[in-house]
Amino acid sequence: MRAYYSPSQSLASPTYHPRSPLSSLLLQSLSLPRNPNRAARAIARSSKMEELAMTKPDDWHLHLRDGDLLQAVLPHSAKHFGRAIVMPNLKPPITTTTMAVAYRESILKVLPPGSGFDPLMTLYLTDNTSAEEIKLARMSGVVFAVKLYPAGATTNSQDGVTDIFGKCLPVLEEMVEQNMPLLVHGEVTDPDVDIFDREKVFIETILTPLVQRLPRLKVVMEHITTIDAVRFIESYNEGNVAATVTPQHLLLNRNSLFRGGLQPHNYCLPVLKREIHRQAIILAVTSGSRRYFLGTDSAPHERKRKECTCGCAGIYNASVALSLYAKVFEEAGALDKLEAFTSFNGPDFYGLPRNSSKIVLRKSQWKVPETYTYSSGTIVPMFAGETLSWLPCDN
Ligand SMILES: NC(=O)N[C@@H](CC(=O)O)C(=O)O
Ligand SMILES: [Zn+2]
Ligand SMILES: [Zn+2]
Repeated sequence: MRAYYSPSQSLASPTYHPRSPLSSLLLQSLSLPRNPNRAARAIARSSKMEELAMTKPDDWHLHLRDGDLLQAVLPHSAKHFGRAIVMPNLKPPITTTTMAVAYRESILKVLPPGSGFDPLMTLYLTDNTSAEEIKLARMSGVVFAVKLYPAGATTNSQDGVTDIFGKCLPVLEEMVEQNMPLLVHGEVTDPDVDIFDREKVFIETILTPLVQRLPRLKVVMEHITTIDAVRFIESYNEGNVAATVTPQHLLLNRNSLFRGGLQPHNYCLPVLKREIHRQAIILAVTSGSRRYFLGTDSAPHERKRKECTCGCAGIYNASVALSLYAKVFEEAGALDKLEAFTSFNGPDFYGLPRNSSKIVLRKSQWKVPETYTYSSGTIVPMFAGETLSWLPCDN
C-alpha cells in the first residue's frame, strides 16, 4: 500500500484549529496581494452599499445536461450570465466536434426567447482523442476548450483519461499549436490516496509536470478547493495558468456534509475540505489577483439520484450563485473586487471581450426555493429554503 502522506505532513494534526497560530501562519505564507484596509472597508460598506451595478458575469464552468433537465436549468444560467463554458460529461460524452456542434444546437433551441446567452462548448478528452480532432475543433469555431477528466474521478468520467503522459501528449501538443485551453478536473483517482488529498496529489504528480512540459499550454484548474491549489496557481506568472472557484467551496467546509446527519445536497467533487482551505481560497479570490474567476460548477441531479444509497456528486447552484459570491465578497470586506472576479478575469484570461451589458445586485432579502420541479422530477438547489441578501436583477 502506498502512503502518500503521514499525518504530520498533512493538515490532519489533532490539535489543528482554524484560528490557531499554525493556520494564521499557513495563510500568511500565501503570496497574494494584501488588502490592509479590508476590515475598515467592510464596516464602511455594510452601512451604505444597497445596489451593485456590474458588468454581466460569465460562468466559466457549467453543467447544462440535456433533455428535460437542460430545459429546466438553462433559464437560470441564461438569466444571470452572458456566456458559459459548457461541460461535456454527458452520457455519452461529447468527444467529437460534430457532437459539440449538435449539443450547442440543442441548447440554443431551448434558450428563452430573446436571450443572448452564448454557450461555449468543450470536448471531452479520452485516451483516443486525435490531434486531427483538435484541428477540427479549432476550425469549427464552436469548440472553445478541451476538458480533462481523469478516468473515474467524478460524475460521468468513466471514459476519461487513464494515462495523460502515456496517451495524450500529441493531442496536448496540438492544443498548444491551436491555442486551445485545457480545463482540468484536478484529482487523482488512486483509491489508496485519501479523498481529501486527491487534489494535492494531482497537483504534485500530474499538473506540475504537465505545465513544466508544456509551458505554452493554457491550463485552467477547475473548481479549486485547497491551499495547495492556491499555492500552485500563484507559483506561475499570470497568463497561462488560472483557476475557477465555486460558491460551495467558498461558503462550505467539510462539516457541512455531516451537519445534523448526512447532507447529500452538499456532496460534490472535489469534496468539500477543511476550513483552512476554504479560508485560503477566499483570500485568493478577494485578493484582487486576476488568476481566479467565476465557475459555478452548477451540476444538477434529479433529487432521487442525490437522496439514495449511492448518491451522485454535484451541487445545483445556477440560480443562487451570484447572490452567494456577493455574500462571500461582502463578508470578506471585498465587494470592490467582486466584479473583476465575476466579469473581467475570465474573459481577460481567455482573450474574449468583456460583456457590454450590465446586471444589478440589489441588497434585498429573498428566499431560495426548496426545490425546482420539472417534467421528470425535482432539483434541490444549494441553500434551499434559506434567505439570501443580494438579489440579481436585470438592471
Ligand atoms: N462537481 C461535481 O460534483 N459533479 C459534476 C462533475 C464535476 O465537475 O466534477 C457533475 O457533472 O455532476
Ligand atoms: Zn469536476
Ligand atoms: Zn463540473
